Amino acid sequence: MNITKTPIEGLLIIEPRIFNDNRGYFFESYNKSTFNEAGITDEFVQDNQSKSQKGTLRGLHFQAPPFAQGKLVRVIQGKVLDIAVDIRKNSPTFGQHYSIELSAENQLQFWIPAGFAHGFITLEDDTIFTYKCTNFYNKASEGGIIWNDPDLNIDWGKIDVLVSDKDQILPQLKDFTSPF
Ligand SMILES: Cc1cn([C@H]2C[C@H](O)[C@@H](COP(=O)(O)OP(=O)(O)O[C@H]3O[C@H](C)C(=O)[C@H](O)[C@H]3O)O2)c(=O)[nH]c1=O
Repeated sequence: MNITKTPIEGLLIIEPRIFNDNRGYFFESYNKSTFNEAGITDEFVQDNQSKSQKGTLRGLHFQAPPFAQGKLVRVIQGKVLDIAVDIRKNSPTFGQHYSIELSAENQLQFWIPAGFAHGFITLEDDTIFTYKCTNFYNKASEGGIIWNDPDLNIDWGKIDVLVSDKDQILPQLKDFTSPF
């Protein structure tokens, strides 16, 4: 397993060790020991999975403390552009984002600790997105940032987006106080 840091402190890219043979491939998608050694020591308590058609944009979401979630995300079918926005008030990269392409082909995983708003846009039909969370779902603590917040200046690509009604009315970052 190869772990790479990003320009935003805390965000990590995980490249699993893949064993290919004439049957196909095998890799460990999570191993508490190797992830702990890499500095990802949080306990995971819930796994999520969603399937979306091309152009679906989910996010940008977070849960406020004490239900803040770290997320270990990956794509098992299709491809997404994944985005994490730093909303830690005292962070030197507050309001900045990191984007990464995750796909069933590149098998990359992306570690997003608590303190980030997270979202993705699917780049292929029938994309299956799966992720481990360090805290349970708590609807009352959900928050978010509107996907096209001009201050974030996120390049989601040149495809038509499908966004839920709930996500279309999320606030801009400047219009709320981050709980982190
Ligand atoms: C997140 C979640 C949702 N739900 C229920 C609530 C709704 O009735 C239904 C769909 O939820 P939602 O529209 O919030 O799903 P997404 O838009 O994919 O939300 C996720 O999108 C971005 C990318 C994230 O990072 C978060 O994990 C999460 O907010 O599933 C649950 O029962 N448990 C859960 O953990």
